[in-house]
Amino acid sequence: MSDLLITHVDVLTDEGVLKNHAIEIENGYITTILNDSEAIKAKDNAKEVLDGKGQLAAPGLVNTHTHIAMGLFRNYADDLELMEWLETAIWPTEAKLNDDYVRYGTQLGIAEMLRTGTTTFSDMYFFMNTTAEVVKETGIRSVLSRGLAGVSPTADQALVENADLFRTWNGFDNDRIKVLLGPHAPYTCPDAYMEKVIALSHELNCGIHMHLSETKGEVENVIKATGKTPIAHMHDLGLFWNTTLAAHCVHVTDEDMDIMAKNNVAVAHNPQSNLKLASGIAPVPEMIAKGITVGLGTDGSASNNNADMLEEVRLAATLHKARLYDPKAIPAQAAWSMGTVEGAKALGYKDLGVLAKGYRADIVLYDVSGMHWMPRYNDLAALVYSANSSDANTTIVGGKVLMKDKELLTIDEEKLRAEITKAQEYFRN
Ligand SMILES: CSC[C@H]1O[C@@H](n2cnc3c(O)ncnc32)[C@H](O)[C@@H]1O
Ligand SMILES: [Zn+2]
Repeated sequence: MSDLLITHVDVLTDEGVLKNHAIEIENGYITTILNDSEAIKAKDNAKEVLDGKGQLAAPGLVNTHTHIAMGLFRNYADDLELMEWLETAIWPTEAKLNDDYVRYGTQLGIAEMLRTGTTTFSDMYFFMNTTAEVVKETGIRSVLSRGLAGVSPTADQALVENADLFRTWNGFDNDRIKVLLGPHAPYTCPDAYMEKVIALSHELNCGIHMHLSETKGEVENVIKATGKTPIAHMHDLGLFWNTTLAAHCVHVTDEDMDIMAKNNVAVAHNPQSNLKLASGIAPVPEMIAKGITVGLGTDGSASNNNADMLEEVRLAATLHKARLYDPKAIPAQAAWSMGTVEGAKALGYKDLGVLAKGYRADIVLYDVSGMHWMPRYNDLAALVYSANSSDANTTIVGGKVLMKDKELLTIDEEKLRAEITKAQEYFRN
């Protein structure tokens, strides 16, 4: 008996689009992709049938780097470069956060992601046990890290909290939740603190999620202090012994990229945030040519200013073309893969991000009835270059339907609106 059968749907696979097919799902995985006549028989064997007529099934998008509760600070402080933005606006305001605000900020971000086709996110923030509870309740998939800053008065307590988060949540619900350690960045994590983080990663056998080489200033300061780039310095400290997810990597050298390729350091490329904070453009085609796994991220909605991954896919496909004067720098397929299967790999999922037998059933059904979907020469190009993220109509994670016909089934949006309005008053003052 299958748990769910999606019928009469066009299915985006690695081999092209299968028109009018069905997807059979059992225990959270895709078991078969069937043609229409096979699907008629499979219907009798399904606990639930979802009619996908007029829709395109595609893998859910994977947001490899965000601070999801920062949706609370959307349009709060704009048009500043990173350090001024953090020091004058964001950090003083984050000092007023508590569990409740992180709960509502996280719900807000998850609602936005499910509505725009994202089914997995990788988060680094505070009050992460609350984030984990919201992830559990809402049904989305996530990789969580407690942000760690060695310069903070609660630096050691934060390490304890990250370890507790790992012990409590890592592996939850067949890896619907995974946990990493989250040292924030070289400028907030002095060497002595990084040594504690690395020791903890060995003790727990846990991977790392860290901002690295985001701005020119960061790189210059690390070179001034150590004689090495942030990547070379972290490598020499021993950070890259396990899996590492490095956010940004805008200012990396050829030698840095060799270190990253050799040591399995995956990159979360955040084009929108890098543009808005005037950080620069990461050399993504060069990284891919070196064999580095590159996924995409939105970063927080205070620097983006949304959590819409389809925008990142489109930017990844277009930005590097212009930078290199090369229309093939990142072709549509490569941008889509970065937003899905490559992002999944960066987060350690080997069976996520493709619609095929044996893969996790994280699926988005896009309504293709809009005029901007016509004509239909190439559905992959349509997703990358012309779709609206609001075309996402139904969102499924691990075989569970979390949004059906644009209605979120696990989030009370009316209550959430009221809570976010209250939060706005609180943070404004
Ligand atoms: C310690 S939890 C995460 C920490 O990161 C801050 N943050 C948000 N966006 C960025 C970015 O682009 N670079 C560096 N740090 C960032 C966030 O406000 C939290 O304080
Ligand atoms: Zn970030």
